[in-house]
Amino acid sequence: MNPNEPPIIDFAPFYANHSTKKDLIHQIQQACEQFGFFQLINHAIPTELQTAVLQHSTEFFNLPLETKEKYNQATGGFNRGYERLRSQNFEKRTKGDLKEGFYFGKDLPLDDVYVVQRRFGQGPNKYPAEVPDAEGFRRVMDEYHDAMIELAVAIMQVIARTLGLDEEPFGDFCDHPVSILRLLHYPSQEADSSDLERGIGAHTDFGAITMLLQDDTGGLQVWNNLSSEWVDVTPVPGAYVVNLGNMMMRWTNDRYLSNLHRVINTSGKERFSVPFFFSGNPNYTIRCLPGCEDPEEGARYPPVTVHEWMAGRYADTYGTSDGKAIGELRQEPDA
Ligand SMILES: O=C(O)CCC(=O)C(=O)O
Ligand SMILES: [Fe+2]
Repeated sequence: MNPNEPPIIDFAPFYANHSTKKDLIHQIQQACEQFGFFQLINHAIPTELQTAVLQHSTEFFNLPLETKEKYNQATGGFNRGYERLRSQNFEKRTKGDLKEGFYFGKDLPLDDVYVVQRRFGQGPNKYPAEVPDAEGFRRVMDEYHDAMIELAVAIMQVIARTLGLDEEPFGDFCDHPVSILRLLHYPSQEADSSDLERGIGAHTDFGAITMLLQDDTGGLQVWNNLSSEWVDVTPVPGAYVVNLGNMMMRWTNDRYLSNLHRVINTSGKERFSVPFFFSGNPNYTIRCLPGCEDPEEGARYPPVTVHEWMAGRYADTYGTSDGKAIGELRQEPDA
C-alpha cells in the first residue's frame, strides 16, 4: 500500500468509550485536515448486511436495461431510482462516465412535512419488483440506510470533538437528514485506450460526509494535496472510505478538506460500490463553526441552510435545482 494513501482508522474506541478515544479523535482530525479522506474499520455495520447490499445490488444491475429503465430517476420527481450508464460526465470527456447507479433515500410518505415542503432530498423510494428477491431487496436497502444514518451520526460526533466542540451542536444537524444511498456498478474499461475512460471523473462531493463501501476490485483514487499525486484507495474488506464534502469544508471555514477523487476500473472485472451521502437537516443553518474563524478574515462564507446549499450547488452546475438526480450533486472538477 502506498504510504501516501488515506489512513486506515480503527473506530472501535468510539464504542468502547475509554481512553483510546482521544487517539481516535486525533487521527480523524489529522485525516480531515490533511486529506479529507480516511478508511474506517471496526465500525458497527455487520458484514452480513454489507454483503447483502452488494448482492442485491448485483442482482438489480443484472436485470435487462428496459426493466431498469422502468425505475429511471428522472421520473416521479423525487430523484430516486435508476441512473443509466454514461449519464454523468464529470470531466466533460467525449463519452460519459462508465457507470450506472440507483438512488435511495429515507423512504418518506408524501404527507411527510419535509416532502410537502419540497425540502431537498426528501421523498419516497422506488423499489424494483423484478429482482429475484424483491421483498429482501427492499428490506435490506431500508435496513442498511438506517444503519448508515447511525454510523454517520457517530462519525459526526467524533468530528465535532476533533474541532473541540461537544457533540450537542451537531444534534439538530443530524435530525431528519438528507441521506442518499447510491448503488453503483462500473463495467470494466479498456486499459490502453488513448483517451482513458473514467468510471467516475474527478470531482468533490457536495454535502457533509460520504461513507463508501467498495468491493475488492479497486479503482478508486484520491488526490493527495501534500504529495500532489493520485493515490489508490486500496480496498480493505468491510471498511468504509469516509470523505468530507464541500459543505463540511465551508462549515469549518476551509480548515477541513473536501478532496478530489475519481474511479478508473481497468481491473478486467466489474466493480460495485455503495456510497452513502450524509448532508444533515435541510433546515439547519451552516455557519462557520466556533473556533474555525480565520484570525484576520473571520468567517469567509455567509450562513446558508443545508437546503439552500445543496439546491444551490446543484443549480450552479446544472442550471436548475429540480428534477435531476441528487447523486449528480457534485462540484465540477477543477483539476
Ligand atoms: O464508487 C466510488 O468508489 C466513488 C463514487 C463517488 O465518488 C460518488 O458517487 O460520489
Ligand atoms: Fe464522490
